Amino acid sequence: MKYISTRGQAPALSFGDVLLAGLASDGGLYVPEQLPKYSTEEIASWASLSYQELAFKVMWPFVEGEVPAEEFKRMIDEAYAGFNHSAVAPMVQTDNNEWVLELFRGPTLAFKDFALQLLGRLMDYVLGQRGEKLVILGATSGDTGSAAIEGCRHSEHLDIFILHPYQRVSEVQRRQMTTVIDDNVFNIAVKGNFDDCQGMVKSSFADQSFLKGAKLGAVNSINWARIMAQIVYYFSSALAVGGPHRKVSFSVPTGNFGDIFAGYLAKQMGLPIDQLVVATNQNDILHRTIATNDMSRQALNVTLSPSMDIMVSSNFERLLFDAHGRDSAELADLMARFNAGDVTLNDEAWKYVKENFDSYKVDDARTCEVISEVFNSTQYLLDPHTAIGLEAARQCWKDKSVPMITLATAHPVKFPEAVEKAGCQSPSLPEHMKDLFEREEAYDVIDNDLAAVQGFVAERI
Ligand SMILES: Cc1ncc(COP(=O)(O)O)c(C=O)c1O
Ligand SMILES: N[C@@H](CCOP(=O)(O)O)C(=O)O
Repeated sequence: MKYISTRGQAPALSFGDVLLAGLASDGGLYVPEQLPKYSTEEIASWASLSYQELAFKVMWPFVEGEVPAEEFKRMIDEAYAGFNHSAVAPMVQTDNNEWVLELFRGPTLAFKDFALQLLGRLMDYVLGQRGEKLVILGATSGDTGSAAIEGCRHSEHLDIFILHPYQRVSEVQRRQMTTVIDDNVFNIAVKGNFDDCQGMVKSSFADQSFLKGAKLGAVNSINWARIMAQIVYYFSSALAVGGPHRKVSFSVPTGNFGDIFAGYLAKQMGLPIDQLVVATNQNDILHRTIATNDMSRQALNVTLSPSMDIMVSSNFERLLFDAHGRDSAELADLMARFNAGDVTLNDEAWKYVKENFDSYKVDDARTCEVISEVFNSTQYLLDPHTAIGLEAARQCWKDKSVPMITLATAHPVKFPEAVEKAGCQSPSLPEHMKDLFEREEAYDVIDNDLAAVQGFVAERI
């Protein structure tokens, strides 16, 4: 499989090169040249597979040629062995035909573990084969950071630097990152917001001279391998509720547009999906774009769902590439216009986006009400991101005979503030995190300044 950049000026790469490259050298994002397509019969034949077997089926065409099949199977088995449910991504029914897909059963209690447990192993393998090292620079609004650290910390081939927005992640999220004291792990609290952190990561890819010859890698969903691993659970959950002989809809708490983009790809690969609902918090640029073709960037709000406090949604570029007929010149021009302040899509592109996605925005007050209502009626405790997803699902659901699956992207224990504001009791930390609040922390607070962050990195590699 070859991968091409959305902006058309970077070379087409193999899986291994894309895995290590992260962002394309022209500032674009890598996408597969062609997607594998499956018939209904073929997808139906996967119904009895374990999550790990299904993961191999779905991901193998993307990886083939780079990693031997047996090695890839081993990585998948190891990646999901640390999840605390044998189904890996179990489902819970919250109402008639309404389901929650629990994606928080991994070691850091958020959906990021699905991709990052695998990504760390894939990178380690490819780097080992090539005898290379990589400096990882990642940005997090709370969950990617700990999942990436957990996935990469044991690698001899990686140093990992994670930027989080100072005082804008929950305490549990911060401690999950900053209590990992390893020689190759560095946490930086940037006095800015997530968009600032993500901007610094992208700028660092554009000009890597500060690394003095070392190579930069990505753990954010700009890295294709992240998206690839997130496609699998769309298939597993659809199969669990009668797909592919029956259509299924999904509602996805959305920020950087990586998770829902994986759902869109599952649909392109043949999974019969009726609706894909983009659920946002007050930082609603994606909802405004889909509903009213307004892509204007507004000031970033601090919300009770901090992981979705994002205004610049990186993966939207991958969708816009398709919406413009995969014309990279047109896409590159569009991205330049966006950066210059033009904030609307042409009619055809907007139509494509609207045909593929529904959307809904939920504010903090309603988020708390949903947590409380669902808990009172089912005794099931949602995290604030999932509550936004469930509310959007209920508001946008067109055909109640089609099962609606909301992606539960994080465990509520990570967000006690929202849970308590909803009048519920925050659950206790799981066994492996019991002493989280007693552990020693290590992180540096740095100004919102690219040169300062790059200087910090350069001194430590
Ligand atoms: C808990 C949680 N929910 C939802 C999201 C949004 O996912 P995405 O950025 O892939 O849209 C994130 C962060 O990415 C998250 O950490
Ligand atoms: N919500 C994320 C932000 C980064 O998104 P990613 O999926 O591109 O890594 C987080 O919690 O860090």
